[in-house]
Amino acid sequence: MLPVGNGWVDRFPLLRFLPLPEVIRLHRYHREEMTLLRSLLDAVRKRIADNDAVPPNVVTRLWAKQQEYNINDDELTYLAGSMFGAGSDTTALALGFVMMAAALFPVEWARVKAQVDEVVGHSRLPTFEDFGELPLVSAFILESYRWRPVFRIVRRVISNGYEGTVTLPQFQKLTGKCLQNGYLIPAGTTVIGNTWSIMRDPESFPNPEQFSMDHWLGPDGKVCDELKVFGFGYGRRVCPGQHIAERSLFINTALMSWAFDFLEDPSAPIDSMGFIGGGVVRILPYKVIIQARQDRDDIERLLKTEDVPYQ
Ligand code: HEM
Repeated sequence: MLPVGNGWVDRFPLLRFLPLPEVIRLHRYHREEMTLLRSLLDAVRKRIADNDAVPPNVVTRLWAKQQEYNINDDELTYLAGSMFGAGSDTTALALGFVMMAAALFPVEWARVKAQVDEVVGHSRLPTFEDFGELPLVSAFILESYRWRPVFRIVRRVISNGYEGTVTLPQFQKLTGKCLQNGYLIPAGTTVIGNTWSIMRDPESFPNPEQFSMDHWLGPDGKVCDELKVFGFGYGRRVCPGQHIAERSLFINTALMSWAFDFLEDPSAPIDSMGFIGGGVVRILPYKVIIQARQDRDDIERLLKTEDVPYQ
């Protein structure tokens, strides 16, 4: 554990509970990020001081609640910044897989386009209001998450609540803890939640290697909410940005299906397994041909004139 008085730890009191090497790693990793975040926060402060209209957002809310939450300026900066850090790569990556799937599974993409054309038509853009009427957009996104999950979950067990050697029933009696499927996971163990495998469980997703929106659709054609999406994690550290991500994915996919076709270039076949792992997967560059489905001038005119949040 760290001695009290370390400058960095003073600014982030919670770091006292982490082992020293971990703190040093975090410190190095986040030093540049923090400098950038602080300058961004200063820019927002300046705009507020200059009486610029700053719409309510996560930073203004955190400022309003800073005393109540008992967080210092650096913690506030980090909290606000982590939303951007955790939210941008992941959402961009998920959209990257949606586009890839659109090119590789044109029959499924055609179903999405047909529904968007029927519900939205060509004289306006899709909006959030269309959500309930466009289950195929949601199903396509969910199937893309399932087909190529963007995250794997890694956990390290810090303590199992008992230091000695005990049998499983003794442990349960001593700690009253309910163990995962009867497994006692020793302290220090790294556990990897295999989202890839969970999303290919044939009991939940028959024919799991096939990309099919029907994995998510009930008999009434609506998205079936019995099935869980594990792409956002589980347990106490589950993604707090899930609802923003879902909305963002929805509106972007609806717009893309309204506006574009994505075609695989026969001279540059897509390698759909072309990614490398980490916590968040990195997708390798791939090529798609994007063809406009609407008149370009109409798209520009609608984007300029419609009262939509994506201008
Ligand atoms: C498609 C988009 C996204 C995916 C697939 C995704 C996935 C995940 C996953 C799997 C975790 C859990 C990691 C773990 O258990 O260790 C996570 C954590 C997190 N996500 Fe997301 N996320 C997405 C978008 C977003 C957005 C838009 C935001 C913020 C606006 C966000 C903020 C966060 C934060 C702050 C954490 C850390 C939570 C914690 O450690 O307690 N994410 N995300």
